[in-house]
Amino acid sequence: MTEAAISIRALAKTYKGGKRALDGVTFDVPRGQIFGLLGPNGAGKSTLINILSGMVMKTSGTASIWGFDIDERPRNAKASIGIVPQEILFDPFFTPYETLELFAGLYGVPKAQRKSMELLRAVHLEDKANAYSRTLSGGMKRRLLVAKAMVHSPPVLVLDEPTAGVDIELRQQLWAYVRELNAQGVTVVLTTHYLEEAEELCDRIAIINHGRLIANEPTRDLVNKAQEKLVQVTVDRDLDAPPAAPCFEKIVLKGERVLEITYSKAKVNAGEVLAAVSGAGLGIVDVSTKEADLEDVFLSLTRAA
Ligand SMILES: Nc1ncnc2c1ncn2[C@@H]1O[C@H](COP(=O)(O)OP(=O)(O)OP(=O)(O)O)[C@@H](O)[C@H]1O
Repeated sequence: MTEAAISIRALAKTYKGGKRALDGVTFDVPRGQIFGLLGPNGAGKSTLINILSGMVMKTSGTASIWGFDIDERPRNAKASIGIVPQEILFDPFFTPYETLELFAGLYGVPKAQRKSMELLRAVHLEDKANAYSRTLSGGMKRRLLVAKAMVHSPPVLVLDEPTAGVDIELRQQLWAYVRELNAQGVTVVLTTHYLEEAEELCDRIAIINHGRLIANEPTRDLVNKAQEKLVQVTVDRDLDAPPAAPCFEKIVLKGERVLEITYSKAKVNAGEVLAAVSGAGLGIVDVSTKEADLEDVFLSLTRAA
């Protein structure tokens, strides 16, 4: 078996003051994937990423990056990962080009092997190469952060909420670049609050909640787990109250003639649900269904936990 890109075992972190941010988390990020790390606010995602980057000391457990244990081989582990942090922090007096050169230098990348201009081109900042960083827009700064994380060509790139507060166009550009890097062989880990985005982009998704791992599966399997389905039925007369039937998990009158019915696809199918509506003496005028998505699964898992 090929070694994982990131391997985390029983990782725990208790902050001073007693807050247990990670409570024994174990999982692998397979090489070559785009891996989503999801969780509600305060779940422990940033703590986990900060342990990998060496900014937070873990309390117990182990972690390795590209086969290098973060305690035993910290330099190799750090050289194997690029991290795009949540917060934008730059020296305002350096230009984007200088910023990348400086960081490449810090990572010990020889001048001949640096690729500052290439990176600026990839994130569409070529024409800003020599502008002061402080004159860049928020979106440009974010793109520069991504380029900065790649100066030492790490095999693993971690993006911590990279598109929070970023407009749709820029988000699309960032994702296009992430996909491109992934196609070139870079393993990508991202945390995001945009479940739609994770669903579209990630091969596999892990969910943490209150410092514990509550899911870790291929995205499609996770989405298929949503057991509740929704069907909206327009009937042929005005109703004062919705009809009842054992196969409805929930039924809501949405308008005088529109019923929104939630049912469990493990127990019944749409035909039985519609038959129950007809059985209540109602004529069916129109039907639409909503496919469950990652948001449904996410909510049901985090609520259950
Ligand atoms: N330096 C710290 N000292 C004490 N508690 C902390 C510290 N950093 C984080 N915490 C707490 O640990 C828990 C996990 O925080 P963390 O930032 O890892 O969550 P997160 O999943 O990244 O959330 P978000 O999506 O809001 O960034 C939270 O309850 C937070 O308040």
